[in-house]
Amino acid sequence: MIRYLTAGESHGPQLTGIIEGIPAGLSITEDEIALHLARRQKGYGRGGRMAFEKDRAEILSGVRFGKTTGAPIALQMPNRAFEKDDANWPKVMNKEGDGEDVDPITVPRPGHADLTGVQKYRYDDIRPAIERSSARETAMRVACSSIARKFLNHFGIEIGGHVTQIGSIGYDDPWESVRTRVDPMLDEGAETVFRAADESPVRCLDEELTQQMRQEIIVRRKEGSSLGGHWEVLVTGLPTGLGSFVHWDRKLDGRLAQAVMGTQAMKGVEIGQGFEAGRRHGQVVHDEITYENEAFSRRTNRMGGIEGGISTGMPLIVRGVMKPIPTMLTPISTVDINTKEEKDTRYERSDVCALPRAIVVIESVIAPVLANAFLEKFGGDSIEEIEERYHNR
Ligand SMILES: Cc1cc2nc3c(=O)[nH]c(=O)nc-3n(C[C@H](O)[C@H](O)[C@H](O)COP(=O)(O)O)c2cc1C
Ligand SMILES: C=C(O[C@@H]1CC(C(=O)O)=C[C@@H](OP(=O)(O)O)[C@H]1O)C(=O)O
Repeated sequence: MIRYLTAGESHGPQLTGIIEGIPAGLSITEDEIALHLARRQKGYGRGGRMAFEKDRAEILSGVRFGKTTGAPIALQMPNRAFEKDDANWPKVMNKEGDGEDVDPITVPRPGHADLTGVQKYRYDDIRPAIERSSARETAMRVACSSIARKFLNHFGIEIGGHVTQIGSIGYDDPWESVRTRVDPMLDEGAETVFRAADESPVRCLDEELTQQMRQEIIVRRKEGSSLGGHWEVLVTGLPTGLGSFVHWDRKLDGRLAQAVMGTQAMKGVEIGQGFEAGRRHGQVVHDEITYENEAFSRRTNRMGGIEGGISTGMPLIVRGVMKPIPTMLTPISTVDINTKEEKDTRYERSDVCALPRAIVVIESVIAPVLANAFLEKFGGDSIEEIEERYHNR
């Protein structure tokens, strides 16, 4: 079973990760991991920090001569902010001392983890809540997951995602016409571009944001506000039979939802037609079954590739919603945790809209879930052993 842990604060010296359970014999390089890290740093609406961080994870263990050994893989990645910024982070994040000479943050931002963090951990300074809840941590999640993703790629499974809505600006997208079949086209290494069966492009990342979406980000930035939106992630090449209906925690859809909802700022997730299915009636929701070329298939893919908690072999469609970024230049009302006085929120450097780069995080966090479901079905300790089982299935 693949599991991973991350450690590190947003403005501490580094992020650390350990991913365990990757079979032996998978080829992986730091450059391959760096491709996804670089994608996570792009994105229209990003804040100042992404311009100077140059995320690259160093592999410290578990890989020899470019191949995994089956041992835990340890990764580390420095935070450039630690050294670079004028905020004197080594002093603010010091492991020792009593913090007397560091001003506490006492004004919580609604929507962030500031107040809940203080209430839960009895902090008298919001700083530690900011540090660990920050989506900076997703850099290490992406690094660890890139290895699980490489494992999936080895078996022809591709993951790609795109923005479908920024704020109120969305695509007019009657998706059932375009998601029955999607073909991954590998473009420059790790970047997967999908094309739907009707040849319409499945837009990938910020290059593909419409002019109206960009305009919406410009307008909200000028207002000192922020934005979230809707996204869609597609996975092709999944075999049938991943996940199970026999117990709640084995259902593939439930496991995917946990991974998505465990990601900062995500407020909802759906598989396939999702919420829309509740507004329609059964005759126009369920996917008719066909049998062609000695294989079962579906005429449509409104269930998004999962029935009974098990993959159907159709493209997996996971969709979700990211809330607007909590930190905003124009203040809203809050309360000082010490004085209990009403205050305006404080501002610190922030993304205005992080959805294009959050999609890379979603693509990543679902990879270990799918890799685990794959290993449960075709498991083995080495790529060679799994290949034998997979090809004899
Ligand atoms: C890629 C990414 C970037 C983010 N950037 C910011 C940011 O710059 N400023 C901010 O206030 N929140 C940002 N967030 C959202 C906060 O991390 C998140 O709202 C906070 O941790 C509270 O957790 P919750 O939204 O899951 O309740 C970002 C989230 C993601 C996924
Ligand atoms: C650092 C990252 O994103 C950060 C996520 C984040 C938050 O509150 O979640 C707040 C900002 O941190 P800072 O104030 O240091 O710029 C973002 O830049 C990253 O994605 O690597």
